[in-house]
Amino acid sequence: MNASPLADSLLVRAARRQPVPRPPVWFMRQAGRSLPEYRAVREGTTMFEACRDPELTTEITLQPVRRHGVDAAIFFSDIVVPLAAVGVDVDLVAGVGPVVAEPFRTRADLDRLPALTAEHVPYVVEAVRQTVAELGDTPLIGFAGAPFTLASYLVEGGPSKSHERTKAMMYGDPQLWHDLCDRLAQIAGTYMTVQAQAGASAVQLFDSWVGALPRRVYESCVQEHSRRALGMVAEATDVPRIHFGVGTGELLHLMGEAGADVVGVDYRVSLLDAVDRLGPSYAVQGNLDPALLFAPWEVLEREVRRIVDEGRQAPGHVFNLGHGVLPATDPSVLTRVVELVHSLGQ
Ligand SMILES: Cc1c2[nH]c(c1CCC(=O)O)Cc1[nH]c(c(CCC(=O)O)c1C)Cc1[nH]c(c(CCC(=O)O)c1C)Cc1[nH]c(c(C)c1CCC(=O)O)C2
Repeated sequence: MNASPLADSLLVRAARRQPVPRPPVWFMRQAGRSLPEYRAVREGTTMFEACRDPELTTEITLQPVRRHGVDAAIFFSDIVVPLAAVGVDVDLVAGVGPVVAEPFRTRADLDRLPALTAEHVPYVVEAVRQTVAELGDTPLIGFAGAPFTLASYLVEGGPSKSHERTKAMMYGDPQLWHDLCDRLAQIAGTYMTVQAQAGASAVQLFDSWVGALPRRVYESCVQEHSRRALGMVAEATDVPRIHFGVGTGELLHLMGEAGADVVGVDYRVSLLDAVDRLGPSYAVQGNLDPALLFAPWEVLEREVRRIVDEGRQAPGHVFNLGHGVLPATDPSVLTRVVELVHSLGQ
């Protein structure tokens, strides 16, 4: 069991529901197209080239920490990096997202999904080590895509709003669905564990699209697989686990039960309602609407203060957006939000 590094950081303390003078703040997608320095270093490099280059990965991960002074870094990678590492033919198309050359539809397709080991991702181990060394006192969050969200990309072949082929497999061939998710759980669990063992202080499991499912189906088709992925991290390390999805108001408690310390809340549900649904055993993360970063400062300031106030009613609160930073966001507004949260100590 690896002890959690930076156990006294605000992030780890808030995640463990220990008292903190103010909430830690970081932003999903804080490293990315909203930053001119990101666009500059990415010029002429594909997303996968950047993800497989430890120097570049380290630089991109550090950029938002330097610029905004956020209380945590998130490792620069993508949820499909471990799928590509085991041999899946997947591309990251700018402005679109992951595109899978041959979508997964039959049992024979499982042969294209071998188990992930640390040897598949040496550049991740190297980049996490370098990043952690350069971050000093700022914790690094490792992450993976959850089985449902990864399965959706594999089965649909790309981004989908309706997830029709994914649901067709889930309802029509449950055994194949469970076998696919079992492999994806191993991949997600290993990917997070590798990052934690290389020095990440926390991990986040992104089940971005699972809000497309009713509670009953989450329970019977998804929860056990996310539980396995999070359980692999818990067995190997004691880093806190964050579990996030979009449109998951109905699923929050089940996502906590799947093995989270912190449940991510999107902007559709108030933190007070989230705490009601979750009870005392979980910290919450969120939940400023990323679109509000385009609103006048007075409006934004009021919302940030409201969220920090609501977070004080939670057993633990990590300030974040309700989903990722939009590419057109003015980065100086993000810096100002960080300064405001930092000024709101008790
Ligand atoms: C669903 C999902 C994906 N990837 C991810 C998720 C879960 C988070 C969420 O719900 O938003 C996770 C992800 N992807 C990326 C990060 C890195 C770090 C960070 O959050 O700052 C993280 C945490 C980098 C990236 N991943 C991607 C980019 C953009 C590609 C580029 O800059 O060339 C980045 C910075 C590509 C990608 N990959 C994916 C999408 C939807 C896209 C965007 C497509 C686009 O609009 O161009 C799949």
